[in-house]
Amino acid sequence: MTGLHPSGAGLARSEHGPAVLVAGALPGDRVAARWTEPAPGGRFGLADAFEILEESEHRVDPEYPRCALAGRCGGCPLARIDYATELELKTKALVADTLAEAGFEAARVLRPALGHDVGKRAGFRNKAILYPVDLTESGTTERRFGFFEARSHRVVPAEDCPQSPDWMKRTARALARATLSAELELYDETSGTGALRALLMRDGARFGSIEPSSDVRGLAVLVVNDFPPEGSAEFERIARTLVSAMPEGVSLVAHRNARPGNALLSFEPGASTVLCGRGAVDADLLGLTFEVRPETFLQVNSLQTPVLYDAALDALHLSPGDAVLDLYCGVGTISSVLARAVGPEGRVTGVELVEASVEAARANAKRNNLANVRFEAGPVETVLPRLALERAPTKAVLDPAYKGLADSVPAVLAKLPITDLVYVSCNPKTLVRDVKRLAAFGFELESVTPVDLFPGAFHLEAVAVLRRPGDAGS
Ligand SMILES: C[S@@+](CC[C@H](N)C(=O)[O-])C[C@H]1O[C@@H](n2cnc3c(N)ncnc32)[C@H](O)[C@@H]1O
Repeated sequence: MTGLHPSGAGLARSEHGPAVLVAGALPGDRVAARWTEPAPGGRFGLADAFEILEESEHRVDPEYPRCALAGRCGGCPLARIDYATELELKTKALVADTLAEAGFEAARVLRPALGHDVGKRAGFRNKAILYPVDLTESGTTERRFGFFEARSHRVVPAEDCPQSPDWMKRTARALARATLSAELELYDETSGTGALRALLMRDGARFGSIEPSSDVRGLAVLVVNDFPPEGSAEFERIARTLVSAMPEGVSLVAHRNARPGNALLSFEPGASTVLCGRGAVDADLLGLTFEVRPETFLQVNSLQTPVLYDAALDALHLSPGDAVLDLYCGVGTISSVLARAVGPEGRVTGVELVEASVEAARANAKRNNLANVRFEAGPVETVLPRLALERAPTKAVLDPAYKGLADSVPAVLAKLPITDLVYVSCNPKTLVRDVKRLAAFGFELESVTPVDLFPGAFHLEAVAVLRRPGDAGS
């Protein structure tokens, strides 16, 4: 095997014939495989059976797998490979090659990847999305929650995912039983009938630590296709059954999403009904507290998020009194850390699309006693050109979603007197595309640092630092 495909399958390339994907094989394995030619228009041949002739030196000891579910659920396709190799492969394939293809000098700008400390990954996730499945044997049905198998919608029971905190494991098992006895039928994505679609859980994380705590702060969200109206006898019956199953400290919300497709939440006002608790949890991050609601964004890796934010903020060389933009600001985490760093004389402006996140960001700033930060709701591409800024920003953080910046954003940024720009991205492809667009306006790429927020998966976060001479904005 010469490489790894993003799905986690081993990739065999040869000079003669097509590349072949061998699910379960790793780079460095020598295998004998039975495979079929690529489908018409396809790039890869597919192996349906293989035998390992010589094991890769990068295989982890099968007695001590990085995850007991490795190879079954599709969550961590790289869990059978040692972590140093995983980091190296991801950095090359996702960041170095992408930079080089776009004409950047990867060897000059690429910094070493910031990964997890080896052996300190279990329990790092503060968010999990699980799907229900009914397993029926001899007429008895057992409901379970789990993840999709790679490249399918078949659910593999996985309540005990070692990446999640302990309360999530207990909650998933309890809700599997309770939803079955409350007679919530499983949603059928083909016919659009049935009720129960998914279980989303968010931990009120203490970022930077994954030590188990007796003070559970959990939020469980049952995503349902339909749910009886509040106040009806049916609502009361179901709510009673579900709430009585909840572990101590876990709030429960029913979230209606009747739209077909893979989008988990509906984002419609009134979609969420709190069945018990606050319907939100608090997360502690770098000495500040943030409220997390079902639909608000927060980085999912409790250990690595402070590493990511430190890398981004250090590069800005902040001084008291600076005026800073935080675009795509979510619930205002980066904005708040910036506001603390620039002091009462400084000014921070956050812009975010999701109204609920902006409300949370304002409440979070108030709670953290930060009076020098304000938030604007709406798409960056329309809000930024008409922002009435009290003081022109000279520094900016961009942290867009997977699709990156809208076409018009680099030109608008260029009109501001910004000299230091940090672009945080979960998609190196759109990052590199946008860095190229920004370069056309005089922003020069200084460095790119990969940060691993997704151990076990073929993803990397990256922090790009761009600089521009002080007199370039107009
Ligand atoms: C990767 S998250 C970053 C959030 C935040 N910086 C953090 O670290 O928690 C991207 C955010 O961009 C928001 N978003 C997506 N498209 C947007 C747009 N066109 N304009 C403004 N915000 C947008 C999403 O709602 C999400 O909160």
